[in-house]
Amino acid sequence: MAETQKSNVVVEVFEEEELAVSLAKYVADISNKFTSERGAVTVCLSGGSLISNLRKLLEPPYVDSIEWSKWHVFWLDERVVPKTHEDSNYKLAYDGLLSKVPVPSCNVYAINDTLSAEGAADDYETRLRQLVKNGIIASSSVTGFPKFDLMLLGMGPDGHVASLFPGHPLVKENKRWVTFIKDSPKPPPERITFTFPVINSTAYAALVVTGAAESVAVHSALRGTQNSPKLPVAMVSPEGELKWFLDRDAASKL
Ligand SMILES: O=C1O[C@H](COP(=O)(O)O)[C@@H](O)[C@H](O)[C@H]1O
Repeated sequence: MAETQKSNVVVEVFEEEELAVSLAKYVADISNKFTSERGAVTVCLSGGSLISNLRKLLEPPYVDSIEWSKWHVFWLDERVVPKTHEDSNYKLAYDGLLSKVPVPSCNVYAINDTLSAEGAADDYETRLRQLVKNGIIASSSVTGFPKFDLMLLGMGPDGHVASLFPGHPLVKENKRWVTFIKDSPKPPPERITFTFPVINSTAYAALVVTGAAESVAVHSALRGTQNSPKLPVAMVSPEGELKWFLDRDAASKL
């Protein structure tokens, strides 16, 4: 079942295995579009359940059709822990995806895990600015913020995306590209995160949401009235296209 909301937003509901196949096809198609058009594709990953939902990328025909050597991989958010730590979004993606495909290690932009939260956010933003100057990351002519080719977002049951949590002042940050949080309601408390102006400058965004625990936030984001408080997930409104990938449980309250 597919449903179109605003002209650039599509909501689709899948059976579990079907979701993973459709997501792999979506990622492969966008990857092929950008690698043939500009010789590179910038892909931003989240942590959490997203990585296992990307599992079909590791299987034919997707694994063979993608030009992995042209991937540049970033994180929408990261926990301020060593890269070997169980809470690290880098480790999750490395173990579940990146160690199994030939993305050059120099194209994998993990955070500097020797720095404080403030330092790591500053350092990541400085590296992004350099990559925009070098033309690896595009720049939005509309917003002036970096325009990544593809962002793959998950959502927590409270409606958070990246490390932007409901009611937290960081959701209003409109100058920084990357910022930090030291009081994340979900452990671990120290994280860095892309801000909404960066998220909303992307060319393509996928919101991949599975499980009944997420159904209330999904309903609020897609059916909420103007009077209901806006969850972070409802603030995802990219310049480009947004596609929701929902399983039946996550869509059960729609
Ligand atoms: O803490 C985080 O949570 C969200 C959602 O995770 P999920 O397991 O409910 O899908 C994730 O997107 C984010 O990257 C992560 O740091």
